Amino acid sequence: MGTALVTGATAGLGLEFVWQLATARHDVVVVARDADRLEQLAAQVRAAAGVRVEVLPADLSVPAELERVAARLAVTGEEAGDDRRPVGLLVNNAGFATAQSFVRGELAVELSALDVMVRAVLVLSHAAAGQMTSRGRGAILNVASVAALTAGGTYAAAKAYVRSFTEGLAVELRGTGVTATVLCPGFVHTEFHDRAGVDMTSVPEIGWLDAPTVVAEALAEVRRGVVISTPSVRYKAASALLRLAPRFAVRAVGKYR
Ligand SMILES: NC(=O)C1=CN([C@@H]2O[C@H](COP(=O)(O)OP(=O)(O)OC[C@H]3O[C@@H](n4cnc5c(N)ncnc54)[C@H](OP(=O)(O)O)[C@@H]3O)[C@@H](O)[C@H]2O)C=CC1
Ligand SMILES: N[C@@H](C=O)C(=O)O
Repeated sequence: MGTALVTGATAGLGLEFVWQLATARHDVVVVARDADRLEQLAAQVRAAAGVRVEVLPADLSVPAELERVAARLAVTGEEAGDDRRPVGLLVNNAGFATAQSFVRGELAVELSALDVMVRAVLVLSHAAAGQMTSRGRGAILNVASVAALTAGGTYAAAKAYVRSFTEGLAVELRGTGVTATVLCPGFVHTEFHDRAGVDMTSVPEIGWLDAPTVVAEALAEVRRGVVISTPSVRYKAASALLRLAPRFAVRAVGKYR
């Protein structure tokens, strides 16, 4: 039990995190841009799971809105006149595919990818780690991707940052009672590819993971204090190959998709 804050809670993996956490009796703070969708989710979760749900709409690419989420994470539960409970699990999940050529694409999209998938992860991890270490318990789960090991433009570079950053955070947090885990899935059936307008019809079903399994495995790994969580045997094998292969071979494959 305790309170979990999930970014990117309106769809895909984030939505699944919210449901699995709520049914395990966690209160949840749900963050995303679409306020209507968040309110609808909150009503459903309250009715079905009977837990507290706080709705915190925020565009994580906007510094002032990101700050509001960081301020929520900083709550320790000891502030006078504030009955909000401290967050014991942060899931930094929000993200999107850039799905464009870096050279010919829009610079604003590349910068927004960095803001949402790098800057927000850093800022929110900082706020959460400070509060959690002061209480001597908590967990941070950052969602990267198997793409972190590929040569796939700004998206892959952002995920490589998340993977490396989380490993470093896990080292720094040793002995504090707080853990850091990075989740590195392969393709998962969510809204991710449709939102980006990416045609994935050439990827066979064997290449796909489903959100309930990915999330259940990730939460189990968080409970065990695992640092790098790669769901499924096939993506564990693919990741091992990507780590062992010479980089020229990885580059030769080109973009991850
Ligand atoms: N699906 C896949 O194949 C894989 C996904 N991942 C990673 O998993 C994570 C979740 O993606 P997935 O569930 O698949 O994608 P979805 O498109 O299904 O969900 C993305 C979520 O992120 C939120 N979001 C996007 N941009 C912002 C923003 N600027 N501010 C706040 N919230 C935002 C969206 O909500 P809203 O629009 O309401 O803001 C939505 O809730 C991402 O980090 C992604 O990179 C990793 C590997 C594979
Ligand atoms: N694995 C996905 C996201 O990271 C993708 O690249 O489509």
